[in-house]
Amino acid sequence: MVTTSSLNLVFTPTKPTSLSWKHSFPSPFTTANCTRRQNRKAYRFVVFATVLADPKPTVLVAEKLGKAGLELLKTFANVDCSYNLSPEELCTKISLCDALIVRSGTKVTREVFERSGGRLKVVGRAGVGIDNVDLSAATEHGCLVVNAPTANTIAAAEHGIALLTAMARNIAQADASIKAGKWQRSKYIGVSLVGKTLAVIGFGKVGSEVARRAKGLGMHVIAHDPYAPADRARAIGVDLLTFEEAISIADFISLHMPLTPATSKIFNDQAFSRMKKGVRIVNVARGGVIDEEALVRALDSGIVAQAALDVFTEEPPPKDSRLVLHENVTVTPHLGASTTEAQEGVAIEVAEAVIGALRGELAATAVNAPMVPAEVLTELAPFVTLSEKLGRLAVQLVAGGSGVQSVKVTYASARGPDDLDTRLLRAMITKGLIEPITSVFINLVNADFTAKQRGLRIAEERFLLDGSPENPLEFIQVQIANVESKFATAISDSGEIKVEGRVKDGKPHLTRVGSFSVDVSMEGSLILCRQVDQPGMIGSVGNILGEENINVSFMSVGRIAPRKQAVMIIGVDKEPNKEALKKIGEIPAIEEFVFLKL
Ligand SMILES: NC(=O)C1=CN([C@@H]2O[C@H](COP(=O)(O)OP(=O)(O)OC[C@H]3O[C@@H](n4cnc5c(N)ncnc54)[C@H](O)[C@@H]3O)[C@@H](O)[C@H]2O)C=CC1
Ligand SMILES: O=C(O)C(=O)COP(=O)(O)O
Repeated sequence: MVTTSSLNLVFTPTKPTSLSWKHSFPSPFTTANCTRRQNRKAYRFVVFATVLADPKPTVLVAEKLGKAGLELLKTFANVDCSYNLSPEELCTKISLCDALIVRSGTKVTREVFERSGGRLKVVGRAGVGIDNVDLSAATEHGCLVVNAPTANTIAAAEHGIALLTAMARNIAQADASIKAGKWQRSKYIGVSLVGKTLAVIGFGKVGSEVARRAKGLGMHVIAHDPYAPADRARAIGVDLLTFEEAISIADFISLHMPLTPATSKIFNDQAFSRMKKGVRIVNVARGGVIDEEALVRALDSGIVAQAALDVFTEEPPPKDSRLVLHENVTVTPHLGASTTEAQEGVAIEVAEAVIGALRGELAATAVNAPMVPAEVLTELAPFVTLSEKLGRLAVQLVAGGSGVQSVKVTYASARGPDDLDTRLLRAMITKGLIEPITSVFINLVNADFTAKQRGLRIAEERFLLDGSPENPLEFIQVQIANVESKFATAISDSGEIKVEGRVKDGKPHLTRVGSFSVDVSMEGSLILCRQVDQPGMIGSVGNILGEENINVSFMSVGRIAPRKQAVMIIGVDKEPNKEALKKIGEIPAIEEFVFLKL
């Protein structure tokens, strides 16, 4: 398909595919995915070709971003800094933007993706939490979401420790009291931290830095995180416990998990009832992990002696919020990431990721595409091109293409299944299969989703070869079952449309059509003919094309046996007109033929 927008991340059928890298987690986006962020540096993530007609894309920066990040963006894009947009204003602007950068204050809803009209290709979150971005909608629209996962870790951890110590010593309350003209030394007696047990819930980047610092304060630190590796906890001297164990023995609890369906309101009446009376809670994660009404009840009953909160279910919270106004609660307005250093860091981190994604280059912080290690991607690059072309070719052989439902892909390789990551290849085959017959564009972000939505089942099979596993793949075969073909020769003995390809000298080659072995470079467009094998055929077809001024890039003939049937494949630089195709069809020895665009 060809798009009309000035910038798109869509593959056009005639342009070679280029790769950009992104990282993210496979859909659906479960909490388990979060642990994988720790490995980000080791990964690169693949997205898709970027075709830039307008040399400068437009990036909408919807919340305040550090200067260095803005400067970086301006070297590459038109940057529109429009803060405090209403949801409607954002939806109106978005159709003019190729990328959007937000912090936690902007809700990037399904409507934003819908109203972008397909132009929005990257959402950059200048921070960690992506709970304000509708990831499913982003994925469905093939829009990459990148974040800045590392630059604010220390700031958030330091803020957690600041709240912990300030809460234990009533700093905020005492400060307000003295400014109100009072001197209340006995009212603000605090509690000591040394020797107390701190439960860190969510032992990721921020949680583990909080743990490290709390140990320095002489606290006994335990943690709960279903996905954290035990050796990382052990290395810091922290015991990993179940949720119930951790919350029931803690004197202090500090929250550092993401807000997901699994963690939403995980701190509820039931959880509070299991805690030690007089427990103190710090929340620098997300307001939504606490049932705020239940926390007010727990504070009123004395189960929770104090809470220090940086985040709220609704931000800003209502002015009359009982929780915020509670005398035993200390609050800050979502300041965890708000240090000069962290803001400069996240701005650069997100700007680099957004620019990388728009350029179709490598980026390292995607959150909604499968992770593919960088070295694997480099190795697979020629097979990526081959995969898309095989899918594109196979679907054009189907009579009335849209009935394709069952596809089998066979990867022939000397590598064991664990040594061959085929997700990228499958995505590209999907792209090749779907794009010629729809107006949908496919990339690594939305390939699986789109296939599923269209009822397209892609079964993958490995064909283990003997020999050296140096080459990742020997050949790839794509078979489409239960369909008629407009080129009957493409139907294999077992009744499916079958095409097979290999990489030769770094270039994709078509090496089998149905039961016929062939060998042609997969470039430009192809005319496939089945004919009676007899002299003069190449000349006859060549003459017709020559008369129409169509350049033939190559010809190849595959035959069963001399003077029997043969398949002739002709590569052409442009599509022959109807008249020329008709004349080819009228050559007596030609039994059938088809024109295919790669
Ligand atoms: N207040 C602020 O300004 C800031 C808030 N944050 C928030 O802090 C949170 C953590 O950030 P990072 O440590 O950078 O992320 P991270 O992804 O490194 O760590 C999150 C950890 O939570 C764990 N987790 C997931 N589900 C869990 C569950 N049900 N119970 C316990 N643990 C669970 C994950 O396994 C992971 O180890 C995020 O929600 C982020 O949005 C981060 C930075 C600043
Ligand atoms: O990085 C995060 O998850 C944060 O919560 C920081 O939010 P902010 O960018 O300060 O709105």
